[in-house]
Amino acid sequence: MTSPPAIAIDTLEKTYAGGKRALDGVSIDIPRGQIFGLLGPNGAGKSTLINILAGLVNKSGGRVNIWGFDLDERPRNAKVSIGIVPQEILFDPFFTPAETLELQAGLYGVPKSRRRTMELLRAMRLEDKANAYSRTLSGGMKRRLLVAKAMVHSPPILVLDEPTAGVDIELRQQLWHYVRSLNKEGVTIVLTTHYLEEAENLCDRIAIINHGRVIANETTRTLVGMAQEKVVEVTVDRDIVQPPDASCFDKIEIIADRTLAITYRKDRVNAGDVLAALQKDGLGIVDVSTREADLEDVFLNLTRTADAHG
Ligand SMILES: Nc1ncnc2c1ncn2[C@@H]1O[C@H](COP(=O)(O)OP(=O)(O)OP(=O)(O)O)[C@@H](O)[C@H]1O
Repeated sequence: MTSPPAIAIDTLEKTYAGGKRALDGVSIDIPRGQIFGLLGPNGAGKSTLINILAGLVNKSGGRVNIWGFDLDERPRNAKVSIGIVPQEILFDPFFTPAETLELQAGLYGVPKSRRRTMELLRAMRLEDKANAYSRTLSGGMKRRLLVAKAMVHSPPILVLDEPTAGVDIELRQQLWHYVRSLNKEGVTIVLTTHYLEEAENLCDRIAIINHGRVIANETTRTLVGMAQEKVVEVTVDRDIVQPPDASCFDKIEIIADRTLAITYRKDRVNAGDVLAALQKDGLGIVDVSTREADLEDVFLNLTRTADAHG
């Protein structure tokens, strides 16, 4: 028997007071033990979804079950099963990181003997700042403290809303590393991100939300494999004035005097066909490189298609 999902979201709806329909029947099962990515353009409804999980926004319809607890029937159990790292950085500036974590543990009723303040600060490389005022921390340190704060009650699920927005590359790498290590320890991770590269790197599975609806929910590998376009860059033995034309090309661009970028659909032709077409045109081939389509191509395709269909 497969284990029940970490989070089961069933026909979730949210209409805000002003009439904005932010979620329009979202159903997603988030499997246990995975790193699950929620992607979508600005305003797609990702934060609304996360805020409902966090108990900060009331849903208008549908059901949510977190770690086996129905959000309506067992809200407290549902709440302690999840740790949320919010998008906004908000702390009381007069508390130190250690105090912040102790206070949060107190709010969750974690007994003193089971508190992990120093362990979490160490994991987030904040041990030297344990007793500094929060207001003296850098942006990156504050973000790490938010992650530690979300983990004080050792929830089985950690949700990160845009964890690396506006964060430098080094900190991004550190956060990724920590997220991966938590996941290895068995914590189910849900994250929203604008960075497709981040989702592609980290996530086992990705759901794409657009205008409050799920338009894809696949393993990352399947999703990336859905990209049918491929690009081959070819350097030829003479300057190109007029790009050659062939039925197997979707698009051809001159990107340097002697280099062409040719887009083709890998379900219809292969790189060999493309090269043969160039040679037929009398061009000698000096160098070739191909680029796999990535998640960005798929994402743009799916959101465009969904937009075109209303
Ligand atoms: N409190 C609110 N009252 C009214 N409308 C809201 C409220 N919060 C969000 N919305 C609207 O609901 C829609 C979904 O917003 P949401 O913040 O969930 O999207 P998002 O996918 O998280 O976007 P972003 O990536 O920009 O944070 C948007 O049109 C937004 O303007």
